[in-house]
Amino acid sequence: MQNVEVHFENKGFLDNLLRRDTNTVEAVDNVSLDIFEEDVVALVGESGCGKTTLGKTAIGLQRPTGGSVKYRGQDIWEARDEKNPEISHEDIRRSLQIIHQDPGGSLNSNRTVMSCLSDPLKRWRPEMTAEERMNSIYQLLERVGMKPPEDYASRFPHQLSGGEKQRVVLVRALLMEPDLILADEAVSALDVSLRVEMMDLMLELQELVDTSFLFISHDFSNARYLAEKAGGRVGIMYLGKLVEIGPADTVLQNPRHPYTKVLKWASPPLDPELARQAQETEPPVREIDIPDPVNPPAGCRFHTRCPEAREICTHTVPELQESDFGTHGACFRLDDGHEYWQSAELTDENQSAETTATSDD
Ligand SMILES: Nc1ncnc2c1ncn2[C@@H]1O[C@H](COP(=O)(O)OP(=O)(O)OP(=O)(O)O)[C@@H](O)[C@H]1O
Repeated sequence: MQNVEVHFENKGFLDNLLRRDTNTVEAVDNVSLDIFEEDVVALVGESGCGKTTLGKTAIGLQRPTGGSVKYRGQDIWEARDEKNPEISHEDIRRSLQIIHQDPGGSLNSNRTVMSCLSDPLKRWRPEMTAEERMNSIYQLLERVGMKPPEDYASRFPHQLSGGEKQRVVLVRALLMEPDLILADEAVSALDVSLRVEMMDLMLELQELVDTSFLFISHDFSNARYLAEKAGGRVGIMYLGKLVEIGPADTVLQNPRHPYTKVLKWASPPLDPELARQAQETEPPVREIDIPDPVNPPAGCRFHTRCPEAREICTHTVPELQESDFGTHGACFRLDDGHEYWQSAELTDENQSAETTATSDD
């Protein structure tokens, strides 16, 4: 993804009728991200920061309003619109799969597991015989622990637990032999013990089918577990921007962006004593409220909440740059020679005057 931007114009029936101005939500703003083969990238951020929109854009389900999204060098949207693209849009769609948060909603309640799983195979792998289809389905069901597979294959979705439904959805994605699976809050609805099991399973199967994962979670601990275990990257999003990205363990041990420090503070360690100590410290943030994405703050979008913000942060947008730990962060503080260090510190008075300024100014 290169300089991807997704802006939604929210214009309702009444707005049209009364010729009122529309609200534009800047769900994703100028994000660039490469996902490699057998890669794992976990995107984390508060609700509404644009994770799902960015994920859907990555797999071609959301058309960006700016920038480009390429699959193996082929622009996804040009492939859809052009007559003879190098890689067909069909191939791209098959290679980029999704697992939703709500597995129940993505399985047809009137069809058996076998029927839910064989349909996409019939469409994408028409050369397979009925027997080959059945064998691959049984094999994968067994692989995700649904034994005996014949029993599970004949059940309807309501005869499965939440964890089992999520496994069926994972199998459905894997049957396509995808290059990338977008797992959007794929484990959030499961019990804590099942979450770890499901994440482990995803990583085990990753090796089997050589796929990559773009894992989305509002929960820092899940993202941390998955990305750390896979040796992948964690990307931190804030109000439509990617503010920090890098190897999971480095980002988590040495967060360089002030917002990553907030997320780390808000997700205490598993050790109850350390967790208690962490909760006794003040949150490293000035304002708890997240600004409105329709009217995001000018400059660095985090400046209204950032304890380190200076005057320059209120009007100049920091770009992602490499930190001394090899991660990338969008904060002036990563550059020792930046004019940020000469810029005036924000006091509560000038802060409240600045927060009225928006990116529309
Ligand atoms: N189709 C749409 N039309 C208008 N606004 C949208 C649309 N989809 C998302 N948005 C807005 O874009 C912003 C980002 O939404 P998105 O769902 O990507 O966030 P998120 O980080 O995935 O949130 P959550 O964790 O709650 O799912 C939100 O302000 C949301 O209201």
